[in-house]
Amino acid sequence: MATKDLSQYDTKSVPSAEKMRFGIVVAEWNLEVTSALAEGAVNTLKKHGASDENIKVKFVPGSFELPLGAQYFAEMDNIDAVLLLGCVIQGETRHFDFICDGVTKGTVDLNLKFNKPFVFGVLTTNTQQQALDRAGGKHGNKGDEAAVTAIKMVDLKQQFRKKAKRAGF
Ligand SMILES: Nc1c(NC[C@H](O)[C@H](O)[C@H](O)CO)[nH]c(=O)[nH]c1=O
Ligand SMILES: CC(=O)[C@@H](O)COP(=O)(O)O
Repeated sequence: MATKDLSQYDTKSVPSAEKMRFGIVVAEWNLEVTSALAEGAVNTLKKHGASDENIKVKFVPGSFELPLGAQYFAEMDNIDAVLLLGCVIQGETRHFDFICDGVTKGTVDLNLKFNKPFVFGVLTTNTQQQALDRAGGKHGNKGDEAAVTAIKMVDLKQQFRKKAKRAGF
């Protein structure tokens, strides 16, 4: 099955991020990969109108800590969405499975707990090359995808809020 190019999208379908405020939590594990994800995410957010002062980046030790780092953003900052960026690469043991499971479930829980977008920008690969291919390589940059997702979900929430206000809720 052909792998989707993570950086290919219809730019016209992406709303303006001008007034949106983003937190980005980045795992330090596999930093060559995760820093490339963060660069792609920041560049894409700015490409669609987000300002430097509305994009805050923080680092955590590993992907397992991404949900807690994201929760700190949600609880201590006036943020519209949080991007969780990490790279988990299969090693010799089942540790990979538990990290991926933990960050995935933690991210889902945050979306529902805070009723705002927490975007899963975590690469879960068999090899480092697969990760590099998805962090600005031949398959694009998952950071770009995470940024577009965050913008669209913030806009969707704003649409529902406007509709509810018009209806008097
Ligand atoms: N092996 C990888 C890790 N491992 C570290 C965990 O994420 C966590 O920091 C540790 O278990 C302490 O709680 N993290 C990654 O992001 N990527 C890996 O490939
Ligand atoms: C995903 C991991 O934790 C992994 O990189 C650690 O490697 P190993 O499973 O060989 O201990």
